[in-house]
Amino acid sequence: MNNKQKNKIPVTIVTGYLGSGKTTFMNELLKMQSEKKVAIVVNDMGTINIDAGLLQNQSLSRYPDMELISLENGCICCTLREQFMDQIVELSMKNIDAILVEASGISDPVSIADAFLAYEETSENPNVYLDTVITVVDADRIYSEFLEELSECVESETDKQALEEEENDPDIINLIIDQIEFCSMILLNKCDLLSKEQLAKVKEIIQSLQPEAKILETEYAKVEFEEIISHNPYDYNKIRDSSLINKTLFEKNHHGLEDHEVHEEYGISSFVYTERRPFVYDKFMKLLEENYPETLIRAKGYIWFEDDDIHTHLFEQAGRNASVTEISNWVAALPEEEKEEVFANYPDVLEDWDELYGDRMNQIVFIGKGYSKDEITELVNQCLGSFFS
Ligand SMILES: Nc1nc2c(ncn2[C@@H]2O[C@H](COP(=O)(O)OP(=O)(O)OP(=O)(O)O)[C@@H](O)[C@H]2O)c(=O)[nH]1
Repeated sequence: MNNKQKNKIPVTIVTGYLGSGKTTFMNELLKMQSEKKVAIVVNDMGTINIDAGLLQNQSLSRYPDMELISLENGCICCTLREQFMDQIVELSMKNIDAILVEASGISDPVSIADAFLAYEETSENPNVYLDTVITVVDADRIYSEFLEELSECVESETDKQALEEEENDPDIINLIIDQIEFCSMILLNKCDLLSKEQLAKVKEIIQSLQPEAKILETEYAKVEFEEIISHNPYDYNKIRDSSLINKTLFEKNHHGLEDHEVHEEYGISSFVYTERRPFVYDKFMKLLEENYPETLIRAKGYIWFEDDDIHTHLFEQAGRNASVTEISNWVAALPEEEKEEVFANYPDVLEDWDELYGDRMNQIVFIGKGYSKDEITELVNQCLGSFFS
């Protein structure tokens, strides 16, 4: 244990998409209440997560002294951020062994960790520290989203219904992946639904997305208390830099635009596609809808469309879902004065600056298994506008 952490209360943040087993996990943790004094903070989105109430009823009837705080009608990663930190500070004054925070299923773990680390930095002598960010992952879902043989998976009727309702929402899979990319521990739950071989494939995918995360395989989220407390502070920079997406982008930035090396880990490889010429919107959407290679697990990047010189678009794909969203303006499209301001504040922008196009370019990280980089590049090149080719 780091000396600075000695005698401080570890805080564990539990994330995981709806239905992954977070409530089951929290109930498991409640059973440990007799050995350890654990305070629990539950973020209830109101209409989305009704389990907080259930947890409260069960816990208070069994452990009347337990600290259980419910933060409702908002998300602790944004609207309830301040209240959340106030609660943590209040709990840190009490005689407890650990604080566990169940984030809502749609929380962004990075923002929660941000809030926490900002508090640690600005407080003189905080009595708490962020120990672990745990993501509860539905192993069965990862298998069916990213690997074939879907029919062999056993799903409960509730899960099936939830999956059908969500099928058209690409943001969900992106969120699941984000939650994996930024956590320090994975509770790989619902292992009972997969065979050993299927489980090994799921682990490969998770390890390649975030190699630093410790993976605990569970059925009905059964774990020992000591397993989930690392007694070391969550290392934000290490976790961020070790995610495959960031590692690949970092290497590209490090070696310049011309470097298109394939980065390989656990049989899963990634590369950065970089192209100065813009895409034709319809051609790119057609590729996503009709011709997207199944060998690609994940992609993320910035897109320039031929008929829009103003806006940067974010392209994200995870499993069978893909989305293209307008996110900001190209710096090159800003009025001269604002442009100068950006250059002064972010000189890095100038490193890849092109005389003709400025910062406009297509830059996508592709992650997959068993694909051919040349074929993917060729496929994506077909979306380029003919005017420029
Ligand atoms: N087969 C199987 N089912 C599980 C396991 N863990 C949880 N479940 C079931 O999965 C469903 C969802 O579990 P929850 O614990 O409610 O999931 P959650 O993440 O809290 O879901 P939300 O409350 O919607 O956020 C329930 O029907 C659980 O009984 C597991 O390891 N194996």
